[in-house]
Amino acid sequence: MELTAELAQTAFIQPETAITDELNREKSTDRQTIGTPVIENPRMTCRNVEVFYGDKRAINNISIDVGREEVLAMIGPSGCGKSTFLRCLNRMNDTIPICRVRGEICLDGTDIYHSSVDIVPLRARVGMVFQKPNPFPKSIYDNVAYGPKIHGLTTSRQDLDTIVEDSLTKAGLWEEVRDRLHEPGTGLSGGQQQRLCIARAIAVSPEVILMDEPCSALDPIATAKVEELIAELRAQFSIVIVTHSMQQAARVSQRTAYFHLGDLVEVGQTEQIFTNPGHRLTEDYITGRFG
Ligand SMILES: Nc1ncnc2c1ncn2[C@@H]1O[C@H](COP(=O)(O)OP(=O)(O)OP(=O)(O)O)[C@@H](O)[C@H]1O
Repeated sequence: MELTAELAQTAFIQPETAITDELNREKSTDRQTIGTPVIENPRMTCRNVEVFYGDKRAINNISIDVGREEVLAMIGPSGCGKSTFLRCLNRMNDTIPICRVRGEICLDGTDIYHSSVDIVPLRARVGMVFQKPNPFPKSIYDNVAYGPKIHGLTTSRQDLDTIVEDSLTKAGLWEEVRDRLHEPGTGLSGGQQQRLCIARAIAVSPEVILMDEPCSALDPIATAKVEELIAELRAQFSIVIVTHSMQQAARVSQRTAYFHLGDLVEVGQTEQIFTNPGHRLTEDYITGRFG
C-alpha cells in the first residue's frame, strides 16, 4: 500500500501500525481542532483567538492550552500562522499597527489583553527568543543584567552578579564566557549568541519562553546544544517553540500542534502526532506531501 510504505519511511511509524491505522480508521478531514487542545492545570489558556492583518484573517478561532513544564511545538506549512499565533502569547503583535487580536489569552488565569495589563512586565513573564540571535550591542554581562535592572529585580551588584552567573549557567554558556563577561555579546559565535539571548530571557524569571525557529540560523552542533538546553529548561519553564524541523519538534517537545492556513488542525502528544496523526492534513504534512 503506497501510503503506508511512505508513512513508515518518512515519519517514525512502524509499518504494522500504519497499516492497521489505515485500514481501521477514516482520518478526520474537517477543520475543527482534533486532539487535546485543552489540558489540566495549564500555564496559559487561549480561547477563540482570531488575528487579522488589516482585513485579512491570519488566525481562525484557535483554542489551545500551554502546559506547565512542557515544550509545545508548533508546526505547519509556511504562512499557516505559527509565528502570528506565537506572538499573540506575549502581545508582540501589538507592535504591528495593522494587526488585531480577538479572543482571550490568559496567563495563570489573568487575561493578558486586559486594559490593566502592562506589557513590559508581561514580556518578562512571557519571554521570547527569535529566529536570528539579537544580542544588544552591549557586553555579555550587560545583555543578561539589563532585564533584571529595568524590571527592578535587584539593585545590589552582588545579586546582579549572581543572576548573571545563574542565567548564563542555565543557558549552558557560563564556562565559555566567564572570563570575557565584559566583551561585546555580538563577538560571540551565532550559537553562543542564541544561548546568550536565552540567558537574557531567563534572567527575568519568566514563566513561559517563546521560541520562534531558534535554531534556523545555527549549525547542527549549535542546534544540538540549544535543543539540549530546551530539554533542561523544561523543568522550570513552559516553552512554546515554532519550528520547521519535524525532527526537532519530535526531539524536544511533549505536545505538538499542527497549523494549516490559520487553523489549528490537530494537537496531541508529540509521539502520537508523528506516529499516528488523526487528521489527513497532519498526515500529509508529516509525510512530506504538503508544505
Ligand atoms: N506584519 C504582517 N502584515 C501583514 N500580513 C502578515 C504579517 N505577518 C504575517 N502576515 C501574514 O499572516 C499569515 C501568517 O503568517 P505567519 O508569519 O504567522 O506564518 P508562519 O506559519 O509563521 O510562516 P513561516 O513558517 O513562513 O514563518 C501569512 O499569510 C502572512 O503573509
